[in-house]
Amino acid sequence: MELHPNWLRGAEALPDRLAQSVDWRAERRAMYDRVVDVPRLVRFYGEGEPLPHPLITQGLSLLSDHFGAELGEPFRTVGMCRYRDGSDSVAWHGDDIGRGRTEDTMVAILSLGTERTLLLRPRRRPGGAGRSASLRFPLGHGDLIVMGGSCQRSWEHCIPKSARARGPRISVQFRPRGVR
Ligand SMILES: O=C(O)CCC(=O)C(=O)O
Ligand SMILES: [Fe+2]
Repeated sequence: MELHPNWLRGAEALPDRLAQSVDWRAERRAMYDRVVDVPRLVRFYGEGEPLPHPLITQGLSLLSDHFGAELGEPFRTVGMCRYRDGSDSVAWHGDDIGRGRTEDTMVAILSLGTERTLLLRPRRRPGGAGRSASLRFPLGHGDLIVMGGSCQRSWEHCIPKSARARGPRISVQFRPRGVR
């Protein structure tokens, strides 16, 4: 895990720009016997799909240049989440749909707008010891967090609800092919 505070400098207008220009999608999912709203808006850009802002396109290529050697391949997809306020969140999970379940991989997340905290904790193995404390990473505007190696299959992460966060946050996730 690597944290790069202020990886993107300035670009104060970017979160608003993205909030307005992206065709955000509200998703719903089955939970027990009900269908509930996913508590955030999302948009996923597959490989080769035009990205919504030149800074995102630039970010994808800069990150590929910088981490490509370690990763062994470029970042190819861009996922975005919009947390409208502190009541939006993402539950504990690993990005382990696809190759991340079995292979080492890398996911880089650029945080824009209001600061929110990302929590990381080791996954519990069946019969394993009790929960260890989670690690807290407050992510402010322009901060980049990079989760590499076995992080997606041996750890899980979440963005908890926050009573303090009033403004919106957008996260931009850069991932290699086949990781979600
Ligand atoms: O918003 C974030 O920083 C995390 C998003 C996330 O974990 C995901 O989309 O897989
Ligand atoms: Fe994730």
